[in-house]
Amino acid sequence: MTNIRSTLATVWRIAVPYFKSEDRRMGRILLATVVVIELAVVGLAVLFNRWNNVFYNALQERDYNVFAYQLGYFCVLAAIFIALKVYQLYLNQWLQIRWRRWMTERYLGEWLHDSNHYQMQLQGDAADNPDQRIAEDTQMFVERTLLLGIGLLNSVVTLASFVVILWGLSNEAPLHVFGQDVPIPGYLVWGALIYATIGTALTHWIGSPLADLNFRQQRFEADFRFNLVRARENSEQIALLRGETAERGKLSSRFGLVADNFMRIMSRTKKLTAFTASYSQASIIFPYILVAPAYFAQRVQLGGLMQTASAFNSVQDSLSFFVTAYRTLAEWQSVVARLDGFEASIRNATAQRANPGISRVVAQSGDAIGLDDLELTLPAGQPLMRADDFRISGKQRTLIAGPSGSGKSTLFRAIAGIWPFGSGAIAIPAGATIMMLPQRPYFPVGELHAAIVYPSETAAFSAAQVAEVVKDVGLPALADRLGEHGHWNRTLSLGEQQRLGVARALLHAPNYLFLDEATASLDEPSEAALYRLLDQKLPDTTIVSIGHRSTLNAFHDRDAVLGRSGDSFTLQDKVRTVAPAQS
Ligand SMILES: Nc1ncnc2c1ncn2[C@@H]1O[C@H](COP(=O)(O)OP(=O)(O)OP(=O)(O)O)[C@@H](O)[C@H]1O
Repeated sequence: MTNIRSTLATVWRIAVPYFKSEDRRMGRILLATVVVIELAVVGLAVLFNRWNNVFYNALQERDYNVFAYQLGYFCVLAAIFIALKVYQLYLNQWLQIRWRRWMTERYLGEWLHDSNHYQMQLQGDAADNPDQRIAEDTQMFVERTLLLGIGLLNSVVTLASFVVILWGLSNEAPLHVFGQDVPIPGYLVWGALIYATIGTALTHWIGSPLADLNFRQQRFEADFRFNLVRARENSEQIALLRGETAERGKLSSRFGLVADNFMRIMSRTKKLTAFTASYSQASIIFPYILVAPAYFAQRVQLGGLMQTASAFNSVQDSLSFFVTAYRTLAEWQSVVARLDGFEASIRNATAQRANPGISRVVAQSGDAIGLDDLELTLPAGQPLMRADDFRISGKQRTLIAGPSGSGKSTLFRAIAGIWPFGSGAIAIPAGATIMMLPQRPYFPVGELHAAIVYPSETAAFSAAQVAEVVKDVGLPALADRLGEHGHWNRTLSLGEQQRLGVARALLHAPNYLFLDEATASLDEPSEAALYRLLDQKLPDTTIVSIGHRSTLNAFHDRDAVLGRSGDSFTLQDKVRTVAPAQS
């Protein structure tokens, strides 16, 4: 019960914002129309039920005129019913797509707000596969919520209408046992109630593990898909390493989890279907068993019997809403749990960013980035590196070295403001622009021009400007292909990608440029040429590099090193033994 209540509270929290959003007018109109149509459908069902009485009586009495009239009447009701059903579905789908669009936009906005997406990854697997949350779960949530909500409404209204009818019919056709009338007011209603309660309780008992199994199924499916995508993205590496067998083993074992869980779902669904199918078959004859004695005792006519059976089925159907919707409910519960987890993970990431261990402050004076009493830790809290009273100033070019894993890249992440774990302060000059160039620059799939100027809009730089920097970085052949579409991370060599990374930096001309082994795939003369180019084109930019080659010394006038001290590393200046060579 608490479970159902907390699921409903979560559904409310996830669903309501749309109906208060800027699209609320249309959303509410569509929802209201769908609800009104549903009520009209129930109204029609009541008319159909009455029709049963008159129609079957006409048949029993061989009254052709009434029979013909009732056929015509049926056609009118059926035509209205068809029109209502068609528009109900159409408007329901219209509401679904508007609602889903709004939710998708909202999730995309929150997931891609600042570095939320990265923070969520750092938090662990609380929000595994956000792509599945945004693409699949929102679709399922909207669809299932409407399906179940409208279904529930139908059941409640049907129940209310038919309970009244069934109560009246109970009086017309009293319970007849062994030739005696047994005066139980509304016995047909009680019969339906007991029947449906037993059915619901048994369904819940048999089907309750399904919610959890479905939740896991979605997760295993998503993991399997994710690993397939990873294999596709790294296909070259896998081919070069002859990793196909390993990859196949890994994928097979992931699919093994999918299949094993599916077998459990199958076995549970089999039991549930055996029960629900028997239950619904039994419901067809159950009302006849209740009313037949009265019919054979001639206390009720055929029309009354047929109307009772149909009313009983309607009441029983609506009371058994839970039985028939169980599978959908179980899936819906998993979708709600996943979206809830996703929203919680976004909230955590936002809170984490709002209260980072490391404070990013505006530098009080000068144009230096300052690291004060800074300690970076790993997500689990182990100390990683320290830096205190360390300034990166002016037009200085600083080269940072240190052993692998000493926290060089993490220091860059902290300066960029995306690494929240640790303490101390990073002071950034007011209005300073910072750009990070990693070893593997990211290029969105699409036009080369757009890929180079990313994350700016294509129009921010003219084709001539882009062509010029592309030539400057030594890729004249690409300057003619700016309009070409491609998956540049896959088709260009790493060295070419690094040259384009530098081209991107030249276009954006940041105040601070951090190069994390951003030229490490190039040969030394090419690397030297790129550094000379940066010097020449970005004379006012402060450059900080991470690199291991001694030849980089020539392009930097300050050396810093992350040296081991105790259980972590400390960033310190290193005195040069050889003066920097002239570039
Ligand atoms: N998201 C993360 N979760 C847990 N540990 C992490 C995470 N990111 C980095 N680390 C750990 O932090 C340590 C420092 O990583 P970092 O990438 O900063 O090293 P680095 O000095 O740049 O190394 P290299 O010279 O090899 O590039 C490593 O031991 C790494 O495993």
